[in-house]
Amino acid sequence: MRVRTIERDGTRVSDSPRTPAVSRAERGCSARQKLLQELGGQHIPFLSPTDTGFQQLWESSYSGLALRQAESLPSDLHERVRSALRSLQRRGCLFRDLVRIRGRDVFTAVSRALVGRPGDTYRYLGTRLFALPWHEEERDGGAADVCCDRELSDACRALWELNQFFCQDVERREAAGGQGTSDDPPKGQGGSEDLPEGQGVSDDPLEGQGGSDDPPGGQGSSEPDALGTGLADPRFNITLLNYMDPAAMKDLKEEPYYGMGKMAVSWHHDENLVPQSPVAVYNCSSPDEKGAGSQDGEVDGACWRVGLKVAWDIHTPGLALPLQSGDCYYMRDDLNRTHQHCVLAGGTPRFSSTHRVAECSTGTLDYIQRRCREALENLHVDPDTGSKTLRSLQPSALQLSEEIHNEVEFEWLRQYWFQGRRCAPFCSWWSKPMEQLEESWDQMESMTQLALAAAEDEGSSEERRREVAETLLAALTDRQEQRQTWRDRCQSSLAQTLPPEEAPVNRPYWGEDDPPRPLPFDLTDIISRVESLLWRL
Ligand SMILES: O=C(O)CCC(=O)C(=O)O
Ligand SMILES: [Fe+2]
Repeated sequence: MRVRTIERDGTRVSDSPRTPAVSRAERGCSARQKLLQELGGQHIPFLSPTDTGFQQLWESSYSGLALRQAESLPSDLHERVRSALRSLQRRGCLFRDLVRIRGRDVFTAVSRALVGRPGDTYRYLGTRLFALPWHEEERDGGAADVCCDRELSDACRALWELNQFFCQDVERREAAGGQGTSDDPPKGQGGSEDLPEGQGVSDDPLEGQGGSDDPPGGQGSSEPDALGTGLADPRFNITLLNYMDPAAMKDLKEEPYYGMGKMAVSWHHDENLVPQSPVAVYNCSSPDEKGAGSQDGEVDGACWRVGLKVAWDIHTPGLALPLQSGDCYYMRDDLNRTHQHCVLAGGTPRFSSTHRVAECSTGTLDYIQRRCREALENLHVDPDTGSKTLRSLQPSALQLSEEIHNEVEFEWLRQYWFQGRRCAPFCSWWSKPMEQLEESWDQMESMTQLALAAAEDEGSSEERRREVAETLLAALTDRQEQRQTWRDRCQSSLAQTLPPEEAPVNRPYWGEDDPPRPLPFDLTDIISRVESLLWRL
């Protein structure tokens, strides 16, 4: 498997709707230009709650958006979540990610941490984040197998409780009404809520996630606060935390299409979610506040807002929804697919906890461990001599193990080490599994070497040698390219700006002076050997 460069929806426009509208058109780009041309440098209207028609717009064009006001969440939950966010921030658990957007490396404007079901990962903008595990069980005294200290395990547990709250809320709404479609009335949640609709132009993730996915499974109405009773199937498996202090960020981009103001997160669709699954967001702009959330936070500056627009549409007005500290909002139904959202910076530092149903079919530790076992089934190690042989030279068997080899190397090991040792100071959960994956990968290096020997074995039939060589050539070419890409990412000028603990590590890496390994790191010569073999056979 190769690294997917999924900046799907590569619909990034430019920062200013004016100039780019023309120049992009000249370059003959996509449908987006047409929209921008139509726009001709004008801003598209957008509505805020004080504008006439706001509610109608919400209901007609943004009905997948639902707001749950701070007062409708239990105040002790607010308190625990705020305290968790403060702890994670104080302990340095949030980082700006060095992501990849359209082939360019960029730091996210917000600092992030992923917390979730143990072993889950979340991939966005070419980056796989590895979850700090949330702890469902209350920690007893001196539990031994812990990966982090008490303060952090309590923090992660508070986020799990918030997650449970959201799971149950979504479940309750679904039961109450909607079958996941968007026709629920905008009411919806218990406390207070409102919803919107609107839309915008097309656009882009300048820094947000670029993919397109979908949102919520719909929910219907619901009652206010209660946590509901039924045990909700924990649909949200991860939360991506965001933090930004606007005072520390000089060059936030202006929202280009509507003139909504400075953006902390540019227009994007959330990537890599289960289709139609909901997203639930907890907004916290005053983590130091006591009591249930409220107006404060906003006194010394503008309010934080979430902006929404309809994808590929310049006729429907956009929507800007102000958020008080403690307010939550949901993106349900198809909203994430049909619309884009952005985050408009307010005047105070702000956290958000964004709960998602990540598409994890190839993104859990269990999954990749299973894949490694599958690949290694084709390796036989003589128990007496330790000598290694391949059980089968069938192209399908070789192809499988070579693919898994690439998958574990590029989707797991290099992704992990690219993020440096940044989480090591406070969480050891991934250390051992990563060592084990590296051991499996190491065995796969031997398997590739054995396959190469089979291709070059003059005692074998030409047909067999050709098949083996062809299979190898494809996998090795891919491997060589991806190693190059990762090496470049590790050496980029932005990567050099990181402190040593956070700096990308190009691992696995070995050079000529290191102890001998089955194959060299640089596969150029091996690839030439296989190519010339194919010429001859
Ligand atoms: O912070 C928010 O309200 C939303 C952030 C967001 O869109 C994201 O992290 O994908
Ligand atoms: Fe988002």
